[in-house]
Amino acid sequence: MTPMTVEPQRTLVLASASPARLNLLRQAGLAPHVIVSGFDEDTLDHDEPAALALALAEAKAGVVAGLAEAAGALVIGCDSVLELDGEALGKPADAAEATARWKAMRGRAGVLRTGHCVIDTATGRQVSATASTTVRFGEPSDAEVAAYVASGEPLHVAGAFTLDGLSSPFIDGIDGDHGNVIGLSMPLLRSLLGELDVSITDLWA
Ligand SMILES: Nc1nc2c(ncn2[C@H]2C[C@H](O)[C@@H](COP(=O)(O)OP(=O)(O)OP(=O)(O)O)O2)c(=O)[nH]1
Repeated sequence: MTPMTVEPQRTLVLASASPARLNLLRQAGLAPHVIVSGFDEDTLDHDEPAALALALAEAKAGVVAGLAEAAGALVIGCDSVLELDGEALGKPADAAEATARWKAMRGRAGVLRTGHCVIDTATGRQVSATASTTVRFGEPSDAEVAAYVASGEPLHVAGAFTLDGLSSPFIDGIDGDHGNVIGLSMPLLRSLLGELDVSITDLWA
């Protein structure tokens, strides 16, 4: 019996260049259009990492929601930072910083904060929240850190690590939603869509 094809009841736009976020949405049965916001993240600052992630998510979603090509769509913006010692750590600037980050975080725990913002351009309503996941780092040796940094991966990801990539052997465990670490929390997205009176199952493609 061929599976029944369903049409999503609303157009979904992901305001992010992140392949990880797009993959999370697709794996959950959604088929967002991608419109990268291009927002300059250096223009915003907040003392609290969670507040910074939220403000950046709202800024990215806001830029895209204002575009004609997003008219009528539900727009999702996200931003992830690793909180360690009260600091918000995004993507490392270079290999030296990625190495220093790993030597500081190995054997310790940090909190991956991802801000989420959903804007319904049909009504102008906006909802946002930050999800947090504790990440317990293993103790990679200096040689393992050097090899990981040399792979280039840490330079492209917030916190200089991936849960589902090359550094997965160096993550001892997490407390909280794993998708949130990768870049988007699906249970939080479901809750935010619910606040906009949208059921996530209505968005299945
Ligand atoms: N696959 C994977 N990616 C991760 C992980 N942790 C962080 N990332 C990626 C997801 C995002 O692409 C990036 C977080 O940086 P941002 O929140 O600034 O997003 P990005 O600059 O990639 O795109 P955007 O600003 O949303 O257009 O790091 C992980 O554990 N696994």
